[in-house]
Amino acid sequence: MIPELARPCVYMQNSQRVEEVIQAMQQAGPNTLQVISDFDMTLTRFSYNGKRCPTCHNILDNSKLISEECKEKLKDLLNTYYPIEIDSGRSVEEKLPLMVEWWTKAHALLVQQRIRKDLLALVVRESDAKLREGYNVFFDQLQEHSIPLLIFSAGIGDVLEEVIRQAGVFYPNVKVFSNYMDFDESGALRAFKGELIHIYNKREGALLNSGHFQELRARHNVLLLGDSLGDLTMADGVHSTENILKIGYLNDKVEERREAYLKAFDIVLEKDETMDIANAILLHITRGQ
Ligand SMILES: Nc1ccn([C@@H]2O[C@H](COP(=O)(O)O)[C@@H](O)[C@H]2O)c(=O)n1
Repeated sequence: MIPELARPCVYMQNSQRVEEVIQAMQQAGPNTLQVISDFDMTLTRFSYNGKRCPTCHNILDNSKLISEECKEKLKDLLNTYYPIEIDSGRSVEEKLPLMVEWWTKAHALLVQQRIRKDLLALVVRESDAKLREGYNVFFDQLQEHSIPLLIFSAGIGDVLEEVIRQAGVFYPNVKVFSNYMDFDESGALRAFKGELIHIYNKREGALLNSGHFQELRARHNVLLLGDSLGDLTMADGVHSTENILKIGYLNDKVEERREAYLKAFDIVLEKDETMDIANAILLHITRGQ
């Protein structure tokens, strides 16, 4: 039906269900659709020319805004906790307190550095962060058809916004739920605002932001994109979902995690650095409108 779904990077446990959901979404039309996407390693690339690309946190960690001593500490945290994040041998219950520990320690270190708001644009520009190939088609299609895009990220909202602003795709139909920085009157980071969002509490984050989903209550069809099993709960605030299609990017520890991803996501994309599959599905849904 959609030729891109036959690509070797695409895995589906139940391709017939995928076809049926896409068909139902096409029949209902773009006015009934909303898109909910994770950011780091979902809208952004996991690697480029064989080198890992940074997350929102890493953009700051690797920047000139951070002292050498603090960089070492942040690197130690990454080396300790990232392997836990992607460890398929541990349960979510076991990982959750450790993820809270990671985010909390990292944010405390970033606050100690008194990062300046007016330098964020510069460090994003100087970073190796890259949106996935075809990102412009993705954002443009959604904008053209007035389909709301919620970017739901456990990264850093101020950095994320700067990435999409610099890419020229921070359109009015894009809304962001994330961890935002709180700056003092001199423009130096003094804290993070509100409840912490980490990879395993997106359900709570969604329920806290019920106003957003209330505004979109006529949009019962959801296209969800993520790279972590924690991303599956991003749509938990949506009002009476009719059809949901979950696309999961499996970037790392592919063999170990394939089975769990296939059970959880309708479409699993292995080592795919593009937005081609989401773009093809969106084109199909919006075609003829
Ligand atoms: N100190 C930290 C904490 C988390 N990360 C990574 O950020 C990712 C979360 O962002 P999403 O947009 O994917 O929700 C998460 O996968 C962590 O690996 C980090 O780099 N540094």
